[in-house]
Amino acid sequence: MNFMQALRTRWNDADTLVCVGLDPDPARFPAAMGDDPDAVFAFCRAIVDATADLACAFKPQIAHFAALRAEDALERLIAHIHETHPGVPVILDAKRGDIGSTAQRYVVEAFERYDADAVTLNPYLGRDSIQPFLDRADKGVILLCRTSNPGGADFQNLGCGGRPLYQRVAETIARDWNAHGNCALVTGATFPEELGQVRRIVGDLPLLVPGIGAQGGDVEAVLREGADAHGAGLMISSSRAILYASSGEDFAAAARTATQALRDQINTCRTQA
Ligand SMILES: O=c1ccn([C@@H]2O[C@H](COP(=O)(O)O)[C@@H](O)[C@H]2O)c(=O)[nH]1
Repeated sequence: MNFMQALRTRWNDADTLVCVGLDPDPARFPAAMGDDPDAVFAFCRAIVDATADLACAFKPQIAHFAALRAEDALERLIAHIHETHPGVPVILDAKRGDIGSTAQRYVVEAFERYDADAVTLNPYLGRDSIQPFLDRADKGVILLCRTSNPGGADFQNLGCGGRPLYQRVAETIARDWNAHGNCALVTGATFPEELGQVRRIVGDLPLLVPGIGAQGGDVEAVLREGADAHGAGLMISSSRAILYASSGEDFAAAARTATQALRDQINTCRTQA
């Protein structure tokens, strides 16, 4: 099953649009894990095992592992997800983008080294920087469009041929880059009006939506503006609000409760839409 098929299966069969973000920060781990030399893996595995049935995808952020010299933990974590929770796709949040020869190596990094099902990419270097990823019809190619951070508007909202640049990005990717049907876009929950603009441009293209939880995005506005014609089409991502729902030894149970609450809130909004 390719990434898009796996994602749609999770949306339909597990009835969830929640993407669980994996951004390990040892300073926020429970004190009891302090002595564990493999704490990054142990913490993330516990979160994964507690939330897998509630997730449409997992999204490990590569910098949170690399900064800790924990790339090996990330490899083992993704292998654990595939083995223990088959069918839940893994999005490697790496935001890569470079000239073609280097892009080829990033393809190997994402899909061979880490065995991810999809990867986030920065489209700013243009089509040739993304082509090696687009050629992998089995994998998801998730491109930054309108990011969730306050400074996202600095360039993304600049006028470009009479429209904001992020709308040009959405239009070009949906129209010209998606020949294999493997593209999706990153559009932040913190700017719901722009999210709605993107949805109107791209039809049913899937959207990865960070910014719920710690960044304060509004779930109801995300569903109103971002849902596709089938009331789905979204990977609504939350990391810190799930991972650090408790700083105690009950962290995994608390993460499950937070994920379930988010899924239920989303599904309530879907039925009201
Ligand atoms: O526009 C973007 C693109 C990516 N992210 C990433 O998502 C998570 C958000 O974490 P929270 O704790 O849920 O705020 C993080 O890994 C970012 O690198 C984003 O926030 N915005």
